[in-house]
Amino acid sequence: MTTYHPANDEKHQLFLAWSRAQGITFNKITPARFPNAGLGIASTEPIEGPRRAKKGENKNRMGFSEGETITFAPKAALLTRENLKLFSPTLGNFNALLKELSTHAVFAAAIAKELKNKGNAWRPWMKVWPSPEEYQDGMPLLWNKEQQELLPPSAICGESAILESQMQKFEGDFQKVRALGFEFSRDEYVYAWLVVNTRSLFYKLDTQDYKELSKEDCMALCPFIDYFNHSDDGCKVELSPAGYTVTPNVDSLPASTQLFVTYGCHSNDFLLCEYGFILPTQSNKWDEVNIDTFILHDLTPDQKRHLDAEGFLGNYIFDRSTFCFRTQAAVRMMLIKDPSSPRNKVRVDRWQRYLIGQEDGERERAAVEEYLKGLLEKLRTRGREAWGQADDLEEGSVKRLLLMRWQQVLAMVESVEADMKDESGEERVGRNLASYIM
Ligand SMILES: C[S@@+](CCC(N)C(=O)[O-])C[C@H]1O[C@@H](n2cnc3c(N)ncnc32)[C@H](O)[C@@H]1O
Repeated sequence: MTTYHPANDEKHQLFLAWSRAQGITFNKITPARFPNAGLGIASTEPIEGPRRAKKGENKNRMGFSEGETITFAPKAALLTRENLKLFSPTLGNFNALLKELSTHAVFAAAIAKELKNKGNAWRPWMKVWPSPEEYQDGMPLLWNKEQQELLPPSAICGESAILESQMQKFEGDFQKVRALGFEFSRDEYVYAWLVVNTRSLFYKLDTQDYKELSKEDCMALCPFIDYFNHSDDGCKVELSPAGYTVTPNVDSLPASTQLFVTYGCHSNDFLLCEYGFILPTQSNKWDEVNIDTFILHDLTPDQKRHLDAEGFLGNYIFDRSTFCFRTQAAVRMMLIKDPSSPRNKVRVDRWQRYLIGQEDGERERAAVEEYLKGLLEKLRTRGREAWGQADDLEEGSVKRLLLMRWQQVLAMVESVEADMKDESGEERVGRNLASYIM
């Protein structure tokens, strides 16, 4: 059982009534407030999930009944590319806007405009969205430079870092929207842009228009279903030609628990930058630490070319127990000082055989481990420094999020390091890095 308080204040009551009027159905659940997780959805009664179907019952190909429908939201209630005209009738030339801007940018423009329109038909929905102040506390995009610089490297180091890419995307959208004559202030537009960022679902119809769109442009905002918080293993959300349906992903959901959906397989750094929260490490099976910034820095252009040619350039990570295979590939390439030199052909061939599993890589193992231990040490030093600086910040959620995230990263450094030791507790010995590189 989870402690929660039903969110039954006026704006939520009005929104529930509005939802019913739009044909949105919700059964045995209520919007509720949870300690440390804000607003979400709680079950008020047990809910039956999929089970082996009895004779005569509707069943799927596996012979299972679907389970109870927790929520259904019809297409007409969604903010989609098709419904844009209904949502914001005076936005402008819809075809041109949808052609020139990303879906994210157009939805944000429509929302920024309609937030000022007291007669908007979707107003009861907009009223239950978080306030700008709530975004300020949680979303790193809105933090000041000093606070942003205390985020882990995967959020801020390099062009592909999560926050860096998000900032570029926002700036690009904002500039384009302004160039098209919209006179939103940065504050107005960033709020609407974050609403889209944190509340959209993947949405793709089986139409030619959608076939031509990039995956990033296939999105919709869905009233009521956007009340569900994220977990790495949540209820099932399915899109049909009629709309979105949420059903249980397990045999049964007990009463008085928080129900979740899954926003994707995301690390905590990603969740923090894109959604403004993190999960406890043990509750996020997708948590990992990206170490591109360290590894890319240590590779020569020639080594990078070799890695790129094999599809192994970038996206190096470790999780609670180990480094990924891509990291192994990169560090093993690092050991070949001049891979294009004919005298290193044998070593490059051996490296390629390692990539396809024809070499066990034992010969280089100790040198690789030495490098990786050095890398963990660098991350630990950065983590302790950032932790100390975050601890000096004013009390509040920025400080809480930064301390919590660094604590998790430092614990992952410890745990992966422990796994690199022999069962006896001794570190493995072998040829060291310096003697290996040639
Ligand atoms: C689609 S809304 C989910 C419902 C909701 N909390 C709301 O604001 O209406 C997404 C936002 O909810 C919050 N959130 C989602 N999952 C969470 C979780 N497991 N723990 C804490 N906050 C969460 C984050 O602020 C995120 O940006």
